[in-house]
Amino acid sequence: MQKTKNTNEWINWIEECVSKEYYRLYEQKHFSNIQNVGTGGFGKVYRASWKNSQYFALKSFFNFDGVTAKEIVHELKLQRDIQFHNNIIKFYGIAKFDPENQNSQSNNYLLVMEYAESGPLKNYLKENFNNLTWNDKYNFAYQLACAVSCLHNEGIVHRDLHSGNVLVHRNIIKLSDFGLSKRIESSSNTQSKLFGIIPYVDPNSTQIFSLNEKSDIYSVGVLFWEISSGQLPYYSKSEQYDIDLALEISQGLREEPAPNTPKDYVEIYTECWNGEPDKRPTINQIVERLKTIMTKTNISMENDQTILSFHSTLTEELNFNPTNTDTLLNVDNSLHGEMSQIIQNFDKMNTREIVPTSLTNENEKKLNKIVNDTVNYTFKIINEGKESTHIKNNKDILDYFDNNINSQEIYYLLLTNQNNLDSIFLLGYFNYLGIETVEDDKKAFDLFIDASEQGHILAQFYVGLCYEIGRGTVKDEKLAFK
Ligand SMILES: Nc1ncnc2c1ncn2[C@@H]1O[C@H](COP(=O)(O)OP(=O)(O)OP(=O)(O)O)[C@@H](O)[C@H]1O
Repeated sequence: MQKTKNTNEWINWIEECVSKEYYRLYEQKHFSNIQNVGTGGFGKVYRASWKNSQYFALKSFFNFDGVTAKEIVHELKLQRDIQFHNNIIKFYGIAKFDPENQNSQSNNYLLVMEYAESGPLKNYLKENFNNLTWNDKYNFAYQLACAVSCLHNEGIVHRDLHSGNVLVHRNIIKLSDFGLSKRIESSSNTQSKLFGIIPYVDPNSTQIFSLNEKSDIYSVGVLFWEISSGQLPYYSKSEQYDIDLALEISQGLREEPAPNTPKDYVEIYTECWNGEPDKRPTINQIVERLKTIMTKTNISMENDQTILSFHSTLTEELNFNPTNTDTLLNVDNSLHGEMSQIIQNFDKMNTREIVPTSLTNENEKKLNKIVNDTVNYTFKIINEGKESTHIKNNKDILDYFDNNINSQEIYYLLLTNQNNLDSIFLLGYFNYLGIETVEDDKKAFDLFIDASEQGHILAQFYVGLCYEIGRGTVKDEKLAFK
């Protein structure tokens, strides 16, 4: 009786979210070519073509009882908070059908998510390791660290980090599966029901039955080793992972560095899997250390190209002219074609129905340039003091768009292409000022935090501003000037 009541409660929650358009309900009729690509603890995952244009991942659940419904709600809530990170699988909405029996009426919910076409990291490494350079390996490690940093900064512990949950899409890391994730405060000192995969589980936590941020760091260390070696940890063809292995790990067993691994990199993962959790670095320290190594060795950061160009603009004081129409003129018809199609589609859609748009590589570069120029312009007007720290209106930025590119176009492109720090910042800025959308301080603050944690200077300025005036977050003078 109680069980049914709980199930209904969760279902009502989901239904209400859909009816209020917090989550989009995807219609079954637009899905085709559905194929099972994996099975997890709670259900199966399918790849499905949507409107014959792109693939989505559909996550199903074995039994739709109270536990599963709670699991879905839990995952939806977590996904809601971490929507905008490029290294985290995006959640798009919900569908309601049975992928294995499409003619039957089904009350089962499916989660509609971003599809990672290269699948789990462990498969990717198996197939591609020999072609990877240290540049690629560093980038994978860096992107993974950025994803975990996004979670930890949101107060979320993943608790199940292993190379089956870390996915790869077009050489970009996409962290998935928050089934086990918990808010930091609610997970500390609570007993974990699942140990996960032995080599990745913090040996300390298996002793005290708790998994916390430091346990994630332990798993990150093992994953870094895996990225550097291309091997599964403690892998032996003839043996399966067992409790003896867990015991040996808890007594100090660790993998040997793979040949030719840079010393700095070995140091990072060795610290991560230190038996004493307090001696492990935080995820933000790891991000910083990787960034330093990558900058020193001239490795370009896939996530971070905007920071470099942003710095160069500042230091060289480029003659950036806001009324210069170069940016727009350089955007050839193909991008305009894609844009106008997107806009047409948007006109028919509610913004909740937005789906990611795959721009061609070249057009993605052009979009990045527009976004980058816009951010530089914003920086410039702030530097000139045109915009007071307590911004009241968005006239300057709108003037800029009028001369260059329609703000509606850029807003829609931003929504669907959150692929670099400037895009994340700018989407935050649109939400902050209410350009092409209603003012949403919380969303703006979250986006600023996201970009600022990854080193975006202007985002850091706005995070400080939000703390100073208490927009999208609680007022905090200390954090404002940090
Ligand atoms: N978004 C996705 N894109 C592509 N493949 C995916 C995606 N999500 C999951 N998969 C595939 O489906 C498999 C099962 O995923 P799922 O998240 O259900 O479970 P799991 O993480 O393997 O296990 P558990 O839920 O028990 O931790 C993954 O190992 C992966 O191969």
